[in-house]
Amino acid sequence: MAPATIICVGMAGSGKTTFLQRLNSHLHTKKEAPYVINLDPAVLKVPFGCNIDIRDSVKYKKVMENYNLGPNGAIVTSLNLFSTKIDQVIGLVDKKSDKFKHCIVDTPGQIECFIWSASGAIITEAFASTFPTVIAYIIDTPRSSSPTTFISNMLYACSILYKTKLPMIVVFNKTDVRDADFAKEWMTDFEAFQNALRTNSELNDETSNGSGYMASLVNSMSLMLEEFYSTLDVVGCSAYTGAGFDEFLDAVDSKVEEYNDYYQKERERIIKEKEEKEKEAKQKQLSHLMKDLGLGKKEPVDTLSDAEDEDDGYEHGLVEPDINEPQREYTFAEDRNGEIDENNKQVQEVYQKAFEKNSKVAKSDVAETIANYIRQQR
Ligand SMILES: Nc1nc2c(ncn2[C@@H]2O[C@H](COP(=O)(O)OP(=O)(O)OP(=O)(O)O)[C@@H](O)[C@H]2O)c(=O)[nH]1
Repeated sequence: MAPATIICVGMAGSGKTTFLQRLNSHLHTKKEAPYVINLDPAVLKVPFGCNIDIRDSVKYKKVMENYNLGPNGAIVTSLNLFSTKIDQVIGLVDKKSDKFKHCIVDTPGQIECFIWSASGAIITEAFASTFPTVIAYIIDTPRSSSPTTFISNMLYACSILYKTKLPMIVVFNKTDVRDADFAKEWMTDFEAFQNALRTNSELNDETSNGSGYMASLVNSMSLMLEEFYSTLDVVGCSAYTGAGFDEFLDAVDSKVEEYNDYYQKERERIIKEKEEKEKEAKQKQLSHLMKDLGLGKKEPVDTLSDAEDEDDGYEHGLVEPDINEPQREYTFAEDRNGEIDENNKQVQEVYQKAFEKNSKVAKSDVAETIANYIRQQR
């Protein structure tokens, strides 16, 4: 069975690295050592052993110096450089894929550098098209206890889900500081969230009672997000104490199933649709080309030539064949047929048909067609 890839994303300081460190040791104690990848080029120390580390191939400080970039620009550029080798990375993971059940990936703290960059999309896409891939969105629970920060975090999660089109688990981390029950309740009970909005002191003074601008904006957003919540798995974890990690692994299993049943088919459908569109566009271009060459028309081809009125064949650049010259092959030799790919085959067929139509000769031998054409002109 293909290993599940868990891509860990989250706001800076939400605890991604600590979460992965705990997940790594949790899997080790279960004797299911994972394959670990670090994609954060700016991190100084990774507190766990990595199988692949972006810092081994891209030097973040050098990128800053060489390209004259600030911290975020250098992270994006480092990811861009790394993504050019992503097929090799996937190859390495694939080669060892029978030795582990999970591949865990840490991403840069600056979430936007990964999620909204071209390279981030290339990297996630590369994993998702090879392995069942799940996004773990890490949230700092104590910092999301106000309805506004909670909704901002949820909006971000929602945009990531629609951007990556991959199954997502929302992980409320740091439950040793604040339990995640309030967040789970807000996600399932609309009334509970409404109450929190009405009683929140940040959003209300004594008179407004939930009717202020911010409160009504948050209210509308929560309504909009209700449907999105139903697509998520929600888990409360503490990277410090290790609580909730078995529940997280169960959620990964259920999301992998979901990936296999729904997301994979949907991805295949999108890829197929894209390929068909490209094929159609190619075919259109080809018929335009044929039209430009005059090969698709019924009327005879107009040739622009200074020597149009001359009937002497020699003036048209025709020469007597050299009897000493070896006979040329005009079609591919049998053993070269395998080199023609499907597209070329189609192009060849279209040309062949156009040729036959033009010269009114049914035979497919191109050389003979040309000979007939010359005979007719004499
Ligand atoms: N109490 C508590 N603190 C935690 C937990 N997980 C992480 N932290 C703390 O949160 C802070 C940020 O943790 P990191 O793991 O560095 O977070 P990160 O998201 O990887 O950070 P960046 O990569 O810099 O964005 C650190 O001080 C951690 O010690 C947890 O479960 N409980």
